[in-house]
Amino acid sequence: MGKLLKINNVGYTYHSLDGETLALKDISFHVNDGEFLAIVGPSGCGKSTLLSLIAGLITPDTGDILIDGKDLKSSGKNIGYMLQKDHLLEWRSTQKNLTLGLEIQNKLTDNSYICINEMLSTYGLITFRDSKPSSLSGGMRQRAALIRTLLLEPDILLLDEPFSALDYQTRIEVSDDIWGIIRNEHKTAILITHDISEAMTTKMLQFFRHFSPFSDFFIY
Ligand SMILES: Nc1ncnc2c1ncn2[C@@H]1O[C@H](COP(=O)(O)OP(=O)(O)OP(=O)(O)O)[C@@H](O)[C@H]1O
Repeated sequence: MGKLLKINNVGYTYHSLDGETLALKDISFHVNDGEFLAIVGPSGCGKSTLLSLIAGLITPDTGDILIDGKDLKSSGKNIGYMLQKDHLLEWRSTQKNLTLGLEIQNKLTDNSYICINEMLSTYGLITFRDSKPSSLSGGMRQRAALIRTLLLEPDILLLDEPFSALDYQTRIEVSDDIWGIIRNEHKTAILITHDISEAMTTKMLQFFRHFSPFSDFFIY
């Protein structure tokens, strides 16, 4: 497994009218191709900031982020971002929610529909293809949101506490599902959570990586 993502001595500070907030300082780690990394830390330790940096939504003040040895923007790699809320649109069917990202990127083709139908079948949503999101269970909604993200063929998948809105029992079931889907689709993924049990129940922990000297978060 090669090193797909390298974070080298990254730091980031927010500037606002109230002053400066140091969110990340001197963070370094790497993620291998096909690896699943879980980052666990308390609220406010900088997890979301880290994902925003990897997604290219903000740029680091110090250090650099390399994908396949290249700068994030010139790497040509796709980053998928799955947020805490599924953000499924109630006025669109499940299928039409899945096509949304492709539509926005002008990539929706006849082939996309074949692919969508296959994924809906594989992941137990085919009978809900024309249903509105409100008729899906919490777990189904998360699966639909993940499929929507995967259809954009991300090279790296970022998951921001994807199970936090679910009750404990559903979370265990859904995390197993999501883990299965990511493995099945051979994705490299980074999950952030404040809840170590979320990382543990997903069975996503492959091995302990290191404790960040910066502050509060553990990287597994
Ligand atoms: N837009 C912003 N402007 C100013 N400070 C911010 C901004 N966003 C985050 N921060 C601060 O940066 C620090 C890191 O925040 P961040 O959201 O990355 O942490 P987090 O670990 O993801 O927390 P949570 O789990 O609560 O989302 C916190 O002190 C937070 O208050």
